[in-house]
Amino acid sequence: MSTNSERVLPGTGLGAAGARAWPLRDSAHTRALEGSHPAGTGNRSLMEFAGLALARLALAVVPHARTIWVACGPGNNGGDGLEAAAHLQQWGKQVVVSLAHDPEKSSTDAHAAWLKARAAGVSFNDHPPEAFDACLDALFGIGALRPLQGAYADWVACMNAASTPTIAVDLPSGLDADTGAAMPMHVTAQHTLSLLTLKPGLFTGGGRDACGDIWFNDLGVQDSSPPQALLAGPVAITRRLHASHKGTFGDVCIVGGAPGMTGAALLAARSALHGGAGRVFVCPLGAPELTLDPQCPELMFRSFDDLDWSAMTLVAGCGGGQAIAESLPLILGHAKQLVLDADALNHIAHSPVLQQQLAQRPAGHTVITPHPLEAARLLATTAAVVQADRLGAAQSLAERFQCVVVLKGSGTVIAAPGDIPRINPTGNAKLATAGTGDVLAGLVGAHLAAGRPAMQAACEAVYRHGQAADQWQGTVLSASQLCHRT
Ligand SMILES: NC(=O)C1=CN([C@@H]2O[C@H](COP(=O)(O)OP(=O)(O)OC[C@H]3O[C@@H](n4cnc5c(N)ncnc54)[C@H](O)[C@@H]3O)[C@@H](O)[C@H]2O)[C@@H](O)CC1
Ligand SMILES: Nc1ncnc2c1ncn2[C@@H]1O[C@H](COP(=O)(O)OP(=O)(O)O)[C@@H](O)[C@H]1O
Ligand SMILES: [K+]
Repeated sequence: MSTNSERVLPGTGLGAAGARAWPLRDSAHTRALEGSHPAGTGNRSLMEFAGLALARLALAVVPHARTIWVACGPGNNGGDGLEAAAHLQQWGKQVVVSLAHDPEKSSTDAHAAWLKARAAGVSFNDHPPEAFDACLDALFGIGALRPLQGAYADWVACMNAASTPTIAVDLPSGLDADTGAAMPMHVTAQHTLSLLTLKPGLFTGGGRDACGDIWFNDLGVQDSSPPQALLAGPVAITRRLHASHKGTFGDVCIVGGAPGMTGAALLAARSALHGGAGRVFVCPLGAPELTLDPQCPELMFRSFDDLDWSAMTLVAGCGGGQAIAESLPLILGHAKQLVLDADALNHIAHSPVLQQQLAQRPAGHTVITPHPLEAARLLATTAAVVQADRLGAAQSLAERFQCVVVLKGSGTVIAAPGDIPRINPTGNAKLATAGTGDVLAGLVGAHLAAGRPAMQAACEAVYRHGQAADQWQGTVLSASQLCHRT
């Protein structure tokens, strides 16, 4: 087996992000994989490998911990914790295990792990130790079924209140492995070791906050089957050929900026320019008198009716207000390549005719960039429902509207009809400020204009946008500065 666990993503969201396109597999697939490798590799069970990997990670990340509390649940997640407990005790740690179930009723592997922990001299206690230097959360993994109550809830509260680090076994207890939805009572860990497979829920929704640093150990099981999702990998640097000109990198036209919202259109336009577009035009719907952006004089201002945008990449909706509504039938019908954001999406959500037009656009030329509430309006549901299954919501939108979907938020999901959805690993809450979505829309436009296929354009733009936030110096980020850093 690969004895070393690999760090996939730092919990802070700052610094280097996932260096490759990791395959992500849901709990149904993980269970099937477990079933096909019941004995692990060699003579050891998967649980034995898992326990060893956990104990080694604990030693690596909390080397000076003396007392380690291992909170074990009734299933195999608890069994992994017991295996780890036995190793850590044998390596000289003082290990205290808490159980709230009858170990005689455990699975064969978990029962064997309990016997090993007892033989190793681990202490058992119904309550957490008074003081501990680290904790293993081995309560629930992919089998968590219902909200945590009683002793389990008390133990989670104790872990979360402690100033010492928690290492979550497989996933933080109370987090949904497939969706990243967190139960009201869930563990907030400093490290999470995902076992056998990397689960998508670790990377989106509540996952990033619950997991801390994300580590992976495949327990020696190779899996080449198609994943349910992929972590988006870094953007390859593309060399600009000497023999190129501004036409090579495409024209972007921003249509938006209703009265009082002109800034949104300017942010998208500046972002498209700094994102590499050859030429950028702005059609400010609410400010026809605007002819210059003094801070970005490269931008060209036109009236939407006078501009021949048929061969351009259109970015529509940024600050569009009501004004964008009347242009949408034309835009949906004739734009060669199109990014739809904000109010363009809100109008489409209210119009079955526009929805049909969107779904009938030629394949591979359209990207929509909803935040969860805009996605909810398009799906005629609530933002809470979208957030409860971000991968599912993004895929539904992609299938329904036959376009690439960028569902924004922590762990942005990028989906396309018939394709494996991607989860973006870059970005952090510094982006939670007005205008950063406009910057993203402009950047997607620049990548489309450069000739990238829509899915690639969306993935690259989202990655770069988040990476700029991860590399941001200082605590406060502003959208106008972000335009220059992507
Ligand atoms: N068996 C194996 O070969 C392997 C197992 N692994 C571990 O096993 C885990 C999955 O094991 P299980 O399928 O046993 O699932 P879990 O250990 O996550 O939990 C399932 C058990 O908890 C109970 N339960 C669920 N929610 C509860 C709640 N709110 N309150 C009280 N009890 C509750 C269920 O009735 C069931 O008994 C993985 O997450 C992973 O940690 C992995 O290490 C890979 C290998
Ligand atoms: N907590 C967060 N973590 C990661 N990314 C975030 C977070 N909050 C916002 N973002 C990103 O910032 C951008 C905000 O877009 P949006 O909500 O449309 O804002 P606006 O309309 O004000 O520009 C999106 O790219 C989103 O993914
Ligand atoms: K756990």
